[in-house]
Amino acid sequence: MGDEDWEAEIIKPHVSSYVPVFEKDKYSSGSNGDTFNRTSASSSDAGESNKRENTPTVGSFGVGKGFGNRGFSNNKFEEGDSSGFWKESTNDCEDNQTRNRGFSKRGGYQDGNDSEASGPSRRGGRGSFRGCRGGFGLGRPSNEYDQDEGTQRAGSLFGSRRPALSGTGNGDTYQSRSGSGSGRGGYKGLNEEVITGSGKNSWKSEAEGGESGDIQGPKVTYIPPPPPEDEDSIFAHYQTGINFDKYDTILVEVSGHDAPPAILTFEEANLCQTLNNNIAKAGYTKLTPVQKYSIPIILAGRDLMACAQTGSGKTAAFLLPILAHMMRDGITASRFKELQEPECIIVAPTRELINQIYLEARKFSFGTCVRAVVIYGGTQLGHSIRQIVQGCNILCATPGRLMDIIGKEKIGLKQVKYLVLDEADRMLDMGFGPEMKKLISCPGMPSKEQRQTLLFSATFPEEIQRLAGEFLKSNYLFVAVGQVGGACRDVQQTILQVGQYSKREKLVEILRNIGDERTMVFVETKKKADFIATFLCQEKISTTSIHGDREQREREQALGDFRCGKCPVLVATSVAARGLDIENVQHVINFDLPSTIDEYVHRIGRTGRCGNTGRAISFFDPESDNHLAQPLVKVLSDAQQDVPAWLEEIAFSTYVPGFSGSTRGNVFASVDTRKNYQAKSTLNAAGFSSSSQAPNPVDDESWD
Ligand SMILES: Nc1ncnc2c1ncn2[C@@H]1O[C@H](COP(=O)(O)OP(=O)(O)OP(=O)(O)O)[C@@H](O)[C@H]1O
Repeated sequence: MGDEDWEAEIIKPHVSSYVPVFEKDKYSSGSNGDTFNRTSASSSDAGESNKRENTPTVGSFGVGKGFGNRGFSNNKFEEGDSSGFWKESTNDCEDNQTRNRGFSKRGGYQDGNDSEASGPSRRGGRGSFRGCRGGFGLGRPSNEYDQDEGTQRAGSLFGSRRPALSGTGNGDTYQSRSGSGSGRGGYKGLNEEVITGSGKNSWKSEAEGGESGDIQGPKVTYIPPPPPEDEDSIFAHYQTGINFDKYDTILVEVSGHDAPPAILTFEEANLCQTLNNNIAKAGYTKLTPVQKYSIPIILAGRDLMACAQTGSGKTAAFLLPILAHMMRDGITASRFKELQEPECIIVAPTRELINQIYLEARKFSFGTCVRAVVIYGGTQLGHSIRQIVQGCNILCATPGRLMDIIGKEKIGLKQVKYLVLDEADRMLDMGFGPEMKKLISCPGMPSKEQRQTLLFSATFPEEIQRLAGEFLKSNYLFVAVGQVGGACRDVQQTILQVGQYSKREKLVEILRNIGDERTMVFVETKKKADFIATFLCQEKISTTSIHGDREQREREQALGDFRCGKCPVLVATSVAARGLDIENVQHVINFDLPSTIDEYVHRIGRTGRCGNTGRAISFFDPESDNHLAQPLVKVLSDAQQDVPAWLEEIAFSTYVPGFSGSTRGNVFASVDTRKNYQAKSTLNAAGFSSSSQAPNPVDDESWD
């Protein structure tokens, strides 16, 4: 069944009067049976505008006949439908969401009381559709701190696909504020943050165009609650698993010239006492392979591209040496400076991931003078700026928000010594690559010769490795722990052949067997995420969902409910595929397989982390997934998993000579793409050489 069919299914019987568990807590029945009044999920330090958003009486939700909180109101749906909602929805792939989701399909509440929101409702109304921009309210924010992402204002200027849509029926208005940002149209970044497609050319004008352009949309006012300050919470961690020591047996390949030797213990890293204390408090006693190799390389001031399996400690591998250097060299930015000039910028593709990295940075910098700050889309821009002006040495950011802040000249780049791209293959691909290029060519940004650039991921397709040359010094080192792009061996992978029409039944059967164990269920589209989450709730399986059409507040709530076990099932799109480190996720179910094998590897890597074991079950639909058969066979066999005979048959029958195994890049790339040209050594993670030097390399120049 294709997307079309899903849509048909969604429209018909399941759009009932059902309120999913994941929203029950947040909305209480309103004055008429058809509406829900929004209750506040306020943060303690909410500013003026946030208070407005938290006003408990705003908005009517189409829940009576609706679908979750998303405005899948029966009657509205049909009305919206004729306006092209469903046509829009056929492209409703998470990868295409970014900030273009202006008129999201969420059950927008009527925000008539909101004086600031330029009159009409600030949320996508019922029957509204996603992706529209333009036609926003034009009221200017009272001050720049209140402004939000430029993405919300530039809509109709830049690549707007549709004019503003006024929803029909019920007097609802459909001008959306779409929390996490709409507007800055054109080029859609994958998963999360934005790529502007503006016709403007310079980095600055684009950012400004987004921020301060004449056409303004409603503001995002969400201020995330501050993280807990007590030491126990800061250092809370989960235990390493029974397979943690097995990491030592994984082969590690280091390529490039003059790589410093690996270290075997934290002591060998010679970190300062405060860092060592923090490492101990975090429960780290032993280095993981990627840490053994990356820490000395970064301490030696070298650029690095590091590839290691999911859940194997890449975050600490870059944070610890950067912090060590910052402690050694001293820092310049302080809260007393007017212009904050961070020494380190870390970017990651999703909001939840960058927040997680920030929390790690805060943990390891605890008790030091280094201050980490996080900024990401879907939150009030003024809040981001206020965080920065209080002092910012390590800036953790999603690309869109980062470019907005740079465009507004709220940070200076001159002091940047470390630039880290986590999930680097994702950050350099078509979605974020252009934004990253803009970042490195921003005025003031030190050239690659003057900064240290660090790229980390569990997957590195060859073509992305080649693109990375632009970011890295030519003598960068490449560390590959195990097979590049390989799946974590601690995840037991099962592939089941399940046709579209049987998937739901199978899912329920599996979840009933699993019981209360934490499970992430991945689907391909945002719409389907809502649909499956609602369906599971109807089946009395406590479920929440995360995807790019949910407001940031909702996304964080969903993740929180999943983390604490309140909702043991999280239905997610690929927005949650990378990097998220959630304790006790024992199962990943690919209800839909992703379109690329790399995405598969990241998704299943949400379980089986840090030496713990996990299980991944994937529904393979021969109608739509045959292109993945070959790379799946490869990934399964590399990870020493059983390969079903039927899958091998499909792989064989779809065999294309010279096929590289992936729709985007070579899944079989096992090494540094430069490898034929340079010295390399292969060692196991304990640091012992298992092969000798390769022939002399050709000139470094040829790598670029
Ligand atoms: N040396 C260590 N000892 C104990 N725990 C560790 C160590 N290094 C990392 N961890 C923990 O392992 C978990 C996974 O680490 P991290 O999130 O950095 O993995 P990752 O390699 O970045 O994964 P992904 O590819 O999914 O992003 C985290 O909870 C982290 O605190």
